Amino acid sequence: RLKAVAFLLHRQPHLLKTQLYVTPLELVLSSCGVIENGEQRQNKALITKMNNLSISSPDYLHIVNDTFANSDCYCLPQPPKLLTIMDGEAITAKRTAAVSAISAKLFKPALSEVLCILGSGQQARSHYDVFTKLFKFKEVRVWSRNKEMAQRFVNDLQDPVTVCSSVKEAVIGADVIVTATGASQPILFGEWVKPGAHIAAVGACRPDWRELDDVLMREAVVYVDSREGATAESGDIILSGAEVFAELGEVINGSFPAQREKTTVFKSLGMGIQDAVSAKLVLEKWNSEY
Ligand SMILES: NC(=O)C1=CN([C@@H]2O[C@H](COP(=O)(O)OP(=O)(O)OC[C@H]3O[C@@H](n4cnc5c(N)ncnc54)[C@H](O)[C@@H]3O)[C@@H](O)[C@H]2O)C=CC1
Ligand SMILES: O=C([O-])C1=[NH+]CCC1
Repeated sequence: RLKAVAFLLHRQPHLLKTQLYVTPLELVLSSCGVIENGEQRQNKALITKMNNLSISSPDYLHIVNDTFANSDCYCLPQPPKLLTIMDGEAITAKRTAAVSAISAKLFKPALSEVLCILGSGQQARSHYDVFTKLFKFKEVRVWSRNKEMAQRFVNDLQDPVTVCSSVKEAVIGADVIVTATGASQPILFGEWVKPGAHIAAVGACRPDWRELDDVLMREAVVYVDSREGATAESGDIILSGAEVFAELGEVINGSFPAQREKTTVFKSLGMGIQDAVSAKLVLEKWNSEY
């Protein structure tokens, strides 16, 4: 399987996740990226991540394999050496929140006073950490389908956060909304969303799963991390028929505008390259310190 992935990576630097339905896990996603140094394409590494999404607490594993020297050869020139195994869960939490924060920086209303987080798991926590570190909000609200978990989430924090009893109560008037739940049906409805708000939609990463309703998806300007990923993996996009306006990267490089005066949705699916770059940074820091 690694050989097949390596073959594909030689052909195509950005790969969609491979989705395998394996009993009893149901779903394993494998996300891949490649790191290379310099024009000679030496010192390349292949990164794979395996996620199990079907159980309440997903398991993640990063494997970084070392040095595929010959870029024109589609079979491995030598058996790959296992370079390292990393904690994929920690990296995934941080890198996903970091990408959402870029979307918020580009698309949130100029005056953003209220942050609302739906969900109280790993992603909810990493998004809380990054968003409150980078932006100043007057009020932060959290909703979780399990109110005790929401309360536990809030108890761990230094700053005051309001626990809401319903999604509607949590989102009314919010300027920035993060959806980070395991929902498979819409929980956030367009009729509740303040015009001009920004939604970072992190959950519902399967083609038949939803977090946002059709009204919101069709009325908002929709940005994605990867068009290819979004049209293959996102139920919110596929099932609503919403049009993707631009990729985040296309806004950053100036090809498409950030329509921050409109209601915006950033539909995040996660990309292998985000894992590859994060794994590289972690490894470099480790090597420089130990
Ligand atoms: N876009 C991306 O790059 C990534 C997306 N994800 C997705 O983000 C979501 C959250 O992931 P984690 O925080 O790691 O999971 P977690 O298991 O730590 O937290 C899940 C949260 O969703 C809630 N929840 C579960 N089922 C629900 C339902 N039917 N309705 C409403 N709430 C429900 C739980 O109570 C909990 O608060 C998942 O859908 C996961 O697949 C995860 C990693 C990366
Ligand atoms: O990129 C990723 O790690 C994931 N995307 C959807 C769930 C996990």
